Amino acid sequence: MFKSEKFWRRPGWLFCLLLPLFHFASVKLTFFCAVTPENVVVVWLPNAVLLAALLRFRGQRAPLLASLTFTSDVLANLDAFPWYEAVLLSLVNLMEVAITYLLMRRGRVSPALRRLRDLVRFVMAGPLFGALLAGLLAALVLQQVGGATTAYLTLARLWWFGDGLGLLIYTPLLLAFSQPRNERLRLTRWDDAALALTLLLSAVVMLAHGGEIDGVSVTPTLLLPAVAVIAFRFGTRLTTLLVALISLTTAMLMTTGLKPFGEVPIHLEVVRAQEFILTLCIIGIGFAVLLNELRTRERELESRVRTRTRELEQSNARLAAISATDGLTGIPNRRRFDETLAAEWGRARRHRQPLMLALLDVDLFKQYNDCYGHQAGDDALRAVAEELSHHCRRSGDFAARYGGEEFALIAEAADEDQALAMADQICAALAALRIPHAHSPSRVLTVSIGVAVITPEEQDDIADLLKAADVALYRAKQLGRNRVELASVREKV
Ligand SMILES: Nc1nc2c(ncn2[C@@H]2O[C@H](COP(=O)(O)OP(=O)(O)OP(=O)(O)O)[C@@H](O)[C@H]2O)c(=O)[nH]1
Repeated sequence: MFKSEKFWRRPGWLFCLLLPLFHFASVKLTFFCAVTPENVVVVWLPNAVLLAALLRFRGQRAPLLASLTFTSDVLANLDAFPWYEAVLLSLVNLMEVAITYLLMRRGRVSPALRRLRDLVRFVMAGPLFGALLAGLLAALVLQQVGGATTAYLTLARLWWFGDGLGLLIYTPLLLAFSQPRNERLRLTRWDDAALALTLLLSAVVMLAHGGEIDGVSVTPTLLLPAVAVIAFRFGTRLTTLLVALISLTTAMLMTTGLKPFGEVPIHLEVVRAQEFILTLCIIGIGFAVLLNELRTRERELESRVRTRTRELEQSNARLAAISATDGLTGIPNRRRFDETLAAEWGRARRHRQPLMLALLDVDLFKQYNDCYGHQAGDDALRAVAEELSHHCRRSGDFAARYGGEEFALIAEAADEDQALAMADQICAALAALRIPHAHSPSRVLTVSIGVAVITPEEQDDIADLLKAADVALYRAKQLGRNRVELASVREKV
């Protein structure tokens, strides 16, 4: 039932039915641990039940939840007080929770109580302020209406501490178990051993009734370091549960007439018990919340670092792409051409495959620029680059702007004939673009291409291939332009 998040979104009818029952049981349980003649208790649990419910549901149906717990408070108190006193004391309890809740809302305290800052604000609003106000009023009611004989300040302090501790112990406990878990614990066998040892120690303290065994002191104080270890390793849920159990057990030990805190008058004994429980809370709950916050921050930091690293990698990749691209034509630039040629050279040598390199130069481009303007010259270069890219559809094909009005093409070719055919195709395709060029013999923009093919061997040099293609290109220019010339690398260099 509690696993369903839907159930927990609003306080539904089932919750409204269970709340007063749970609250009633908590009053009875607390009275079971009552220790003073005026029914002042070491730890008052029930106010935390309403406060946790208000926080858990962000104040939804607050008047209904408050009325339900007020009624159960009055009914449960009737055994110990006359009805009018029970009503007044229940009103004091209600006021304490309402003030605490409103102060926490005003202070923007996150109801999850998972950060130390929220815990500190909660302590100031509830255990320190709300419970103090309730203590002062309740002591007045107990004396003036109930006729209590204990000194006013003593009564007020006992009530304050009892209520304050109740809020401090049980509110985080109820909230920790009524909300989705946010801690990821990595437990080892040593943790299990530490937990077993703590439980054993608690049993020994209980069996010894907080006194001594064979002269060895086994007071509840012994449990403090053990709780610190549990808080360190087991997170808020288990720690708040352990703190609550130890507090309850300590209070119950005192009702049996035993003296876990030594032979002292009853009021002093209650104060000692409260001091012990306060220390237990600070060490246990404070430590667990602090560590949970640190772990959460660490996780957030790690995830932020991961996101930043991803962004950095993406922008590095973008930068690398930009630095390898020619700004005018959008095809790879000279730097990328050099890298690709070196890589393809190595691959062709390893696999003993022929490698084709073609160098293209736009014919009479100076005249074109002079005639149509530099802007039109840029457009023509873009058109040449685009057409060239269309001819590089196979996986091994690669076209780049070599510089100025020169382009380069790297491709896998079975032999020189195939390379020549490919270059002829490109040459014809570029002429077919029919970009007007008044100073060209064919009246359209054309290119000359020098082609070189090589199956690289150990002694060959990449520069020889480039030189051969360049020589072939020069020859194409000499022989009238708008044509392809083939260089045989080893013969002609
Ligand atoms: N519009 C434009 N022109 C460029 C660019 N890069 C180089 N050029 C021009 O290209 C022309 C190249 O001229 P030349 O090297 O004399 O060669 P050509 O006129 O093409 O003659 P041949 O190569 O012998 O056919 C120069 O006028 C350069 O200014 C560019 O990015 N944009």
